[in-house]
Formats: sequence, C-alpha cells, structure tokens
Amino acid sequence: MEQDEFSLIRLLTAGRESEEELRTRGVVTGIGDDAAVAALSPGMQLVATCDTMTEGVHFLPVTMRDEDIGFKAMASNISDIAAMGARPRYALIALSVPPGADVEQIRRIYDGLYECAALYGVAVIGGDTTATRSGIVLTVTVLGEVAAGGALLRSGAKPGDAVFVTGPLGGSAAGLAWLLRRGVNAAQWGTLPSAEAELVRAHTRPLPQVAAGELLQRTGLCHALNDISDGLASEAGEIAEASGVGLLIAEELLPQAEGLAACAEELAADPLEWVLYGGEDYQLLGTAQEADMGALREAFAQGGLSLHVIGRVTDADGGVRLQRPDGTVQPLPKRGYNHFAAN
Ligand SMILES: Nc1ncnc2c1ncn2[C@@H]1O[C@H](COP(=O)(O)OP(=O)(O)O)[C@@H](O)[C@H]1O
Ligand SMILES: Cc1ncc(C[n+]2csc(CCOP(=O)(O)OP(=O)(O)O)c2C)c(N)n1
Ligand SMILES: [Mg+2]
Ligand SMILES: [Mg+2]
Ligand SMILES: [Mg+2]
Repeated sequence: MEQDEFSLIRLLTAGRESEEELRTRGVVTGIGDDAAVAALSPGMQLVATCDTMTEGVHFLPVTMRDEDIGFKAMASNISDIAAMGARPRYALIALSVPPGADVEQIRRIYDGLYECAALYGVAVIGGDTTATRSGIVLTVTVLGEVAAGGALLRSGAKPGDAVFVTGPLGGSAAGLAWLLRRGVNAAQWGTLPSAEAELVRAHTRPLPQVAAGELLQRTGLCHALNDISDGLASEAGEIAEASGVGLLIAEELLPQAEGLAACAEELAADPLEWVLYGGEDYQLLGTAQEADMGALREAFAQGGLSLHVIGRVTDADGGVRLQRPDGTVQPLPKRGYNHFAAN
C-alpha cells in the first residue's frame, strides 16, 4: 500500500459529505481534529454502542462483497441504537488493515459504510486507522439520542406481556449457509433466483429497524426491547435474565423469511435452527402489555411497519420455553452465536 495512514484517511473520507450537510446534521467539528464535536437535541440523552466486523469471523470473500462489509458494520451498530428506541446520529470508524491491503478494496468498504449511514441520516465524524498483521478488522461506534429517561431497556418485561418481533427471522443464516455451501463468487449474485437473492440480501444488507424502535419508544407502551444479532433464543434469554421473567415462544407464530423452507430443503438443513439460533437478522424483539397490542398494531400498520406476536412473558420459573406445534413445551436453551466456542 503506497500510503501512510493520513493519506489513507483522506482517500477514504474526503468529499463524502459537504460541510454544509454535516453542519445541518449537527456536526460542529468533524474529521480532522483530535476529537469530534457534535450537537445533541435539547432534552435528549446520549445512546452509545460499538460492534466489530472481523475477517474470517463476520465475513469471508465468498459471503460478502466489499461494499457489504461496510454496510453491515454500520447496520449492526445502528440496530443496537434502534434496540434502545433511540435515533442514530453520529458514527466513528476504527479500521485495521494488513499493510499490503488493496486500497480500492478499502475504499469500497467505505462506500458501503457511507451508503448505510446516509440511509439512516448518520454523519461519520471520525475514527482511527492502524495496521494489523492479518485480516481486516472494522469497528464502528454509533452515537444516538433518545428522550431523557425514555430508553427502552431489556429489563422491563412483565409477566402477562405479549412478546413480539418486528420482522421475519432466519433469512440471514439461510443466506450465509447457502453462500458457504455454494461458494459462488459475489459477481454471480446478480443472477441468483429471486428467493435465494433475498436470503443473501438478508445476510449481506440487513436493514436495522430504526423506525420501529422509535415508534415503540414514542408510544410509551414497550416494556423491553432487544435486537437480534446472536439469534432469537439467545436474545430472548437476555430479556428473561435482565427482567427476571420467563418467556414462552410459540413455534407456529414465528415469522419465517420468505424462501426459508425451500432453501432448507435444498441444503438438507432445519429451517427452525436458522430461525431460533441463526442470528444477524437485526429485527427487534420486545414485550408490551397484552392489552396494548391492539394500539401498537394500529400504530405499526399506519407507519407501514410489521409486528408479529410470537409468545408471552411468564414468571421466571419456566425460563425461556418453546411451544411446539403439537402443543408440547420444551426449554429453549440460550444458544446462539458464541465467539469462543470450540470449532
Ligand atoms: N470489551 C468490552 N468492554 C466493555 N464493555 C463491553 C465489551 N464488550 C461488550 N461490552 C458491553 O457488554 C454489553 C453486551 O454486549 P453485546 O453482547 O456485544 O451486545 P450486542 O449483542 O447488543 O452487541 C454491552 O453493554 C456492551 O457495550
Ligand atoms: C463467515 C461467517 N461465519 C459465520 C457467521 C455468523 N456470525 C458471525 S458473528 C455472528 C453473531 C453476531 O455478531 P457479534 O459480533 O456477536 O455481534 P453482537 O452480538 O455483539 O451484536 C454470527 C451469527 C458470519 N456472519 N460469517
Ligand atoms: Mg456487541
Ligand atoms: Mg444488541
Ligand atoms: Mg454477539
């Protein structure tokens, strides 16, 4: 790479957004000083999160195009802001690349980062650039805001609440399984049959549910909220633990990504595994009082958003359980993606 980090930073970030545009988004001092300075709206509290994408762990050449790596790194962070019922505002990007990296590849990763940021009105205000000895590591920090005292936590679920999700599950894991099995190169994705293309899209270009999170926050009716990065079972376990409750999920009510069953059949896989344990769907999982679900459904329908009731909150004794279609109930282990599992 014929660059030092200063020229690389300029190459990646210069000219992406006009001064004027950054100012209207609240940026007082952006890229180029020791730290960024940015405004928060009056009466709002800061909501901050960071997540990393590591080559070989979160992506491989056969699973993600360069632009997708950037898009998904930004999207997964925005999803955590959505899961607090907050609005994403600013992002910082920490990039580590091997010394011999292809600058054009890094630039494409940045195209994806900025594409996702623009989609959600997020301004990139800084970051850090270093070398790594092998593999790309991309860490995004997103700063958002929420009405003071109004953040939606994992800890507010109450027995008797309905449990809901904001959209279909299992698509990302199915898309990943399909890409790994087929090993097709990204240039061929455009020619995929539409069902597979949708699943691949769910894996490579997840769309965080910011509008749903903000709507849930505004209504004041949502008791607990979490986003699904590690899988439904794992995130349900997080809500149960944080709230000191149990959750009973009905398998029949789980919304499946379109084309999931056909893809599972083709790959001789179990679609329920993808739905429960696959992860990276970035839908929101929440609870609200049963009696308020009608009002929530109406508000979601008016906003063109979807909402699916998938179960109910119980007392803590039962833990997290799954009701099978035949009526039997079994424990739903808090199994999901584990970075340190032996494999
Ligand atoms: N290395 C770390 N140091 C401090 N806090 C961390 C670290 N890693 C994760 N956390 C915090 O632990 C909590 C759970 O993290 P995580 O499971 O990654 O959440 P999510 O799945 O929503 O990204 C978050 O509050 C996160 O900020
Ligand atoms: C090549 C490849 N193998 C496996 C996966 C699946 N995968 C990797 S990380 C992960 C969970 C989500 O990532 P994590 O870093 O745990 O995010 P967080 O829970 O902190 O939001 C999953 C399902 C993948 N995306 N790509
Ligand atoms: Mg995390
Ligand atoms: Mg989360
Ligand atoms: Mg995780």
